[in-house]
Amino acid sequence: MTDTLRIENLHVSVEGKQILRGVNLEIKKGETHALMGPNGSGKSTLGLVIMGHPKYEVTEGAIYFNGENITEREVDERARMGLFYAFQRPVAIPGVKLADFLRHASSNVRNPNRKEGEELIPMREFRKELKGKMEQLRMDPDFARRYVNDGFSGGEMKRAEILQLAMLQPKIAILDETDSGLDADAVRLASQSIAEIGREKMGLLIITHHDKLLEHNPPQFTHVILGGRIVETGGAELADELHTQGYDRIRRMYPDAAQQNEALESKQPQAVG
Ligand SMILES: Nc1ncnc2c1ncn2[C@@H]1O[C@H](COP(=O)(O)OP(=O)(O)OP(=O)(O)O)[C@@H](O)[C@H]1O
Repeated sequence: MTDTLRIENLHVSVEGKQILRGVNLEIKKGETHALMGPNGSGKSTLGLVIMGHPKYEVTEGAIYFNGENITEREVDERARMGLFYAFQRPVAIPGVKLADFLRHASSNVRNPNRKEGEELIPMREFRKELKGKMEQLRMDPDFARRYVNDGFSGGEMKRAEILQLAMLQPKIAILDETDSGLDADAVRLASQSIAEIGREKMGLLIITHHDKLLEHNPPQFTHVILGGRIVETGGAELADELHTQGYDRIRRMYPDAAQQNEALESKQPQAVG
């Protein structure tokens, strides 16, 4: 079966405020989807709710992975099933080396029933694999000896995220890049690395305002979200249009959604991470 994430009529609230209003989306292995939309339209919310962030309440609709309803599943279970979410601003884990973190996470993904304290991937095997991936991504081996995201620059956080992607080989990956504050070179490098990892091996949902992130990963599908609804879906040309011309046409064509977007934005945007 082709790995498939399917989102049906998803309505989501946070702190009693409705954010998503009936999102439908299907992502299959090998497909690259771009999710674009103005500030406060619900992009990060969609990513976080797919991953199971407890703060977001699904009030209607469901999320299916390979036919199974995962709407009520815990974050950890979703990760073990092969879902991956790269945060805009990932948390630091001082004291935990990136390599150790990756060995644990990879062991859980490869053996989804693994309990804490149970056997990890053998060290030799893991080291060999890590070395290979780091060479492929032209990363300094010392990087994996640093503590996870501790004192990392924006670019280094992105590199750590890409390494996770390469090592964990998720089935569906959501990359939330919205305002990560990277310079153009770092974004281009990230784009190239994603392509090198082999995006054909996974389903990708890229949330971005940067055209550079799509440079090496042109989307087969571009979705525009406004006021918590996907109002338009097109191909790579739609992403190009939005990058060059912005959202004026979209706002004019979908005035109700535009109004809902404005109403949300005026209520102090504050996505959780
Ligand atoms: N944890 C939260 N608490 C309160 N409101 C929230 C929370 N998360 C999101 N929101 C609201 O939901 C709306 C959508 O936020 P979201 O972060 O999903 O938008 P976005 O499209 O990712 O925006 P941006 O492009 O600015 O990152 C925001 O306007 C905000 O008011």
